[in-house]
Amino acid sequence: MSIRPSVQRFIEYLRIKTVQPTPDYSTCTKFLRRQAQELGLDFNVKEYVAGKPVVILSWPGTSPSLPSIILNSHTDVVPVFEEFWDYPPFDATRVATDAQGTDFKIYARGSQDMKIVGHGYLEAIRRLKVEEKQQMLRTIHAVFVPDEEIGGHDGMKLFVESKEFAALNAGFALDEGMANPDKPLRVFYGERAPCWVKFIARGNTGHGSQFIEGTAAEKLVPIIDHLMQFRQTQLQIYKTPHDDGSQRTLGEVTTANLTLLNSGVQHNVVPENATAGFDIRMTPAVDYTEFKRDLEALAEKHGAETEFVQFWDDNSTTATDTSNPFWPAFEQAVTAQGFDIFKEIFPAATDSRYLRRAGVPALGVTPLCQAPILLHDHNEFVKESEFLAAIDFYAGVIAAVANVH
Ligand SMILES: CSCC[C@H](NC(C)=O)C(=O)O
Ligand SMILES: [Zn+2]
Ligand SMILES: [Zn+2]
Repeated sequence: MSIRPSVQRFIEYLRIKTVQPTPDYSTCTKFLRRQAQELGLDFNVKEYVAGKPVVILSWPGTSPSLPSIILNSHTDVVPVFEEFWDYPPFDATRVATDAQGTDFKIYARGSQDMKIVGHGYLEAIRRLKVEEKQQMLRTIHAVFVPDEEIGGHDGMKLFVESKEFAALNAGFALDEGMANPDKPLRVFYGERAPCWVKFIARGNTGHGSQFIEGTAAEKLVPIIDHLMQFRQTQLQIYKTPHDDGSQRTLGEVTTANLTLLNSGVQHNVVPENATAGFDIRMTPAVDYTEFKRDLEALAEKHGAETEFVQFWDDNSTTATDTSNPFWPAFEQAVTAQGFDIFKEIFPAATDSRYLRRAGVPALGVTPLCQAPILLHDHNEFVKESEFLAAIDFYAGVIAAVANVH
């Protein structure tokens, strides 16, 4: 059987090697330009950092003065360990799931994270605009940003700060979420804030056979110990079910992991310095300013210094009740398609944080239910049926939120 044109286009998008650290953004922009031409969308490209394009495909609404809808996706994907893949990660190989070819798995880096979302938006617009000739009340901007996978500093961050972004008059945004091995659709209304902190200790040196006092390592150990104990208390909270018996999610607690340790030159030389780096993710209920002050005080107490490599200090979340006029429309469209919603705080960081900090309500959704979580993993794939269902999903959701009065 021949491949549907929508799947063919998705495969073409998946084959573009927008892989970090040297993403082919130029081929990607050309692909998106062609999509815009086919769909009759306005097309704009802006590079806030040379070679890192923010691409915007716009569909004007009938009431263009109303705040617009942003359909956000990042175009870059994370690197691969190709030797662990069953199929080349940028071939988008289509493999039948049974002898009859009832369904197919499409293997590609970025299939889940997040090209199914970005391309799902485009196919949904194609259906609504080109095939069904519908008109939306609000203007829709499908925004394709670079570099999310390395923090979005040269992409979404600069875009949100730009005059072009202000001109979009954004009222509501959709962005990425995560697959769910269980049935409900995970809807992320906030995310944990990254705190990447280094503790740097300096001390006395000397021969490794002596009792040297005030060493760098001695200063670092109680700091590590303190954070390990903190980690343990958070783990206990995480393991304790809610009163109604439901499990807690990672987004509800703060995690702390010792991810970097550096010190030493030779076995018999007491090192002059030692560094411990932690990846801490703060749940929005935490007072971030106080948390940072506590880390600084901890370092000072033990004679060390801190360096914050990343520190996100905004804990805005998106309202998921009637105070957010887009929520009931979103909820209704999603439940009409048979999904149960599971509201969550995203455990890691996405570009939605820049939108929420700028005051734009954003929901993170990847419409993959009863599907394995494969983002950043070997053999990342989506099923063809999941991609086709994603088009239905976005057609319903886009029409609902873009027609909110
Ligand atoms: C602080 S920028 C890092 C961004 C990255 N995002 C994801 C989704 O893995 C993370 O949370 O580690
Ligand atoms: Zn992603
Ligand atoms: Zn990712």
